[in-house]
Amino acid sequence: MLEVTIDKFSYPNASEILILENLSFSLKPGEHLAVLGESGCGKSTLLSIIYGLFHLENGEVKWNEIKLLGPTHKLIPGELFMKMVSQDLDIMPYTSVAENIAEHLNRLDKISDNARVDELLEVVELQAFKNTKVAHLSGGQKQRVAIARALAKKPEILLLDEPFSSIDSFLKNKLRRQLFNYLKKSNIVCISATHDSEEALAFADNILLLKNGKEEMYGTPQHLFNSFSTEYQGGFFGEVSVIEPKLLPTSTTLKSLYLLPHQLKISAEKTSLKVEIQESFFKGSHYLIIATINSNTVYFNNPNALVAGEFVYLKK
Ligand SMILES: Nc1ncnc2c1ncn2[C@@H]1O[C@H](COP(=O)(O)OP(=O)(O)OP(=O)(O)O)[C@@H](O)[C@H]1O
Repeated sequence: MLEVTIDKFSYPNASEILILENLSFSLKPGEHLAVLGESGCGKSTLLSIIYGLFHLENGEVKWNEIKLLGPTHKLIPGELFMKMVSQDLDIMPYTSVAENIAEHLNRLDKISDNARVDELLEVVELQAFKNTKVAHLSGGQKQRVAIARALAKKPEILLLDEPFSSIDSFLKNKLRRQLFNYLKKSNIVCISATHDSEEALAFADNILLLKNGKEEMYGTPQHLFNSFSTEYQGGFFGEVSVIEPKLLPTSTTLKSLYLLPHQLKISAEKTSLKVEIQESFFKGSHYLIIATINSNTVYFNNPNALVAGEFVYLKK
């Protein structure tokens, strides 16, 4: 089990600024935690601390009940059983994709090494590029080589910092399914830092939502999606309408309601939520409608585009 406790962390060159505070979570083999949060909230810092790149004075990282020694105790930071794929890709540009992966294998048995390279190429969908020089690959293909390299020696923990940022959305979905299934099947603990809530919702067992280095929400994807209660929290899942409770029949005691576009629809009867249509955006399966009430913006989904300037009534 991986256990992470960070009471507080500041970078040594800016010790007066707290970057992370009061974080505590654990992961069993095969579990996947997605760390979600706005730019600069501390996602990469958290991964780097777990990996052992920064000394953690106030807190600890334990793997199977043994405290991991940080960089002050180790000549080369990091642990053999843990790999991190960050935005600075650890790849060798002037050798082939297969060589890049094989470099991390034992290299005692050519046949089994070759089979392992093929297995990993399949996970990251790079079979066709096995003998291509890495320097000749696109940014997204290089990211996939870095993931395969990190997996080569079967780590027990894999840390992924925005691993799919350069990969097009068609391939991204397939790749994410393959990679996260592979990690689960291989009992590898995974922590991924991402801005992409779709990825966190679909593939993580738990999500840690950070704000200014602190835990904003923690729980299963279903829990986060169904119980957010601020604009920041909801904003990771879509456009948020902030609505006064008196405009909708509800039992909430909150000062405002925070609703995603799929939670509002047009009502054939009059309601207190009468909005003026501003714009319609085609989203493929529906239109996202932007409307206003007084000076507040309201977002809802509708099967058709609506005419700007018209008024409609909305309900939950
Ligand atoms: N080496 C460093 N020294 C001092 N401050 C740093 C250092 N690295 C990062 N920071 C600061 O720590 C904070 C958190 O940065 P971090 O990179 O962890 O955020 P992030 O959530 O991963 O952001 P992004 O999503 O943009 O990658 C930021 O305010 C950043 O400026």
